[in-house]
This record gives sequence, C-alpha cells and structure tokens, in this order.
Amino acid sequence: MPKLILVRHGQSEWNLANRFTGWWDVDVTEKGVEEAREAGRLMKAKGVLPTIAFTSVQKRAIKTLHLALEECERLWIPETKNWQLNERHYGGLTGLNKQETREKHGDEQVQIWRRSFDVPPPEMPKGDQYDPGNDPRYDGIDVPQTESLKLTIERVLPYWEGTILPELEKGETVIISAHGNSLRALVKHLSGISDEDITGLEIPTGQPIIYEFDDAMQPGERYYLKDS
Ligand SMILES: O=C(O)[C@H](O)COP(=O)(O)O
Repeated sequence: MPKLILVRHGQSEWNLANRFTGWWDVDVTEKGVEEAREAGRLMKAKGVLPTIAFTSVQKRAIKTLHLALEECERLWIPETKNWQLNERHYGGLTGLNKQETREKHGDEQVQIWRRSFDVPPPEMPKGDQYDPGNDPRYDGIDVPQTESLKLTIERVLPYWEGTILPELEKGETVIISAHGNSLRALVKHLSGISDEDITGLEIPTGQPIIYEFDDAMQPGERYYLKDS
C-alpha cells in the first residue's frame, strides 16, 4: 500500500520568537534540529522508510527533511524542492510578533488572519524588508503579497495532483517536509475537512503524519506515526 509521510519542519527561530514567518526564510532552532532527527529515528524504528522526497524552497523544511533522512539512512533518495510547498505567505504581518499583534488588533482579528479559510492577512507592501520578491529562488514566479488558506490550497493542490500523487501511484513511499499551512491545505483535501472545521486543525512541528492509500488511491484515516 503506498504511504505518504507528512512532516512539518522542526521548531524555527521565528516559531520560538513568536513572529509571523510565512515566506521569510528562517532557520530551525536547536530544538527544531532535535525534533527533525527524532522524526527520522521514529521512521527508522517503525520501518516507514521514504523512497522519494518533496519539500519547499525554505530552509526550515529542507533542513528538517535532511536531518530526518539522515537518521533513517535515506539521504540518498531523490528529492525535489518546489515553492508550491512553501508556507502560506503572511503578507504584511510577516516579521511581526504574534502576541503584540493580538494586543494591537485583538484576539479575534488575529485568529481570523491565522486560521480563517479565506480571509487573507493584509498585503505586504512591495519592497517591504521581508518581501522575497527579488530572491533568485523565485525568478519567474509571481510572488504573492499575501495568502489565505484558500489561496494556499490553490497552489499546493496542482503540485500535489500533478507531481506528487503520480509517485504514490507508482508505489513509492513519499515524504513531504513542509509547513503548518501548506500541510493544512493538503490534509484538508486528503481528509475531506470542511472550510469551517479546518479552522480548528493544527499541525505540530516534527511529528510525522501518515496516510495509507488503497488500490483506488483513496487515502485512509490519517494517523501520527508515533501512535502506530
Ligand atoms: O508562518 C508562520 O508564522 C508559522 O509557520 C505558522 O504560523 P500560524 O500558526 O500562525 O499559521
């Protein structure tokens, strides 16, 4: 049965500092490194070993992938990086402290920006200090100025359907190392979660989530590898 492993990057520097991150390219912390390694040790212990890997173009996800693969002795597998697996773009909130933003705009507004299905955060002004628009990794890409979960889904799903799903159909064990909201986008699709209920779904850092696909390529119930 083809298996899909989803892992959110280990704790990042801005997870620790409680800052909105989005497309800003922060590193993992020491704790994040350990979370990533632990994910790899768990995959090894459970015998769930990826044969092909996908990740974003952001170093917290790339490093998490490599650390996990190193621990389960799978650094050699083919790996593809694509911006469509990036974190949701946090617009003008990028770089701000989440608690200070709550104090300024109220808990309810911040919760809407963070978890509503289709309300995007305010746009990031062009040329903002956190605007990745001129970064060579985004050459030829229309970098968004903000993204809701809905907009994130609109660029994650074509990549899932066009590039990742065909690998599962071949029988590969696929690992995707990505981000809280690009993974929420995928889980919403795979688990058929409604626009309302997706607001309550959180994806923890460094915890492999598994989907097993049947012969008709229908995903079963997702579960945490640690609970299997
Ligand atoms: O981009 C970020 O700030 C985090 O990775 C995810 O943030 P969230 O939990 O506010 O969606």
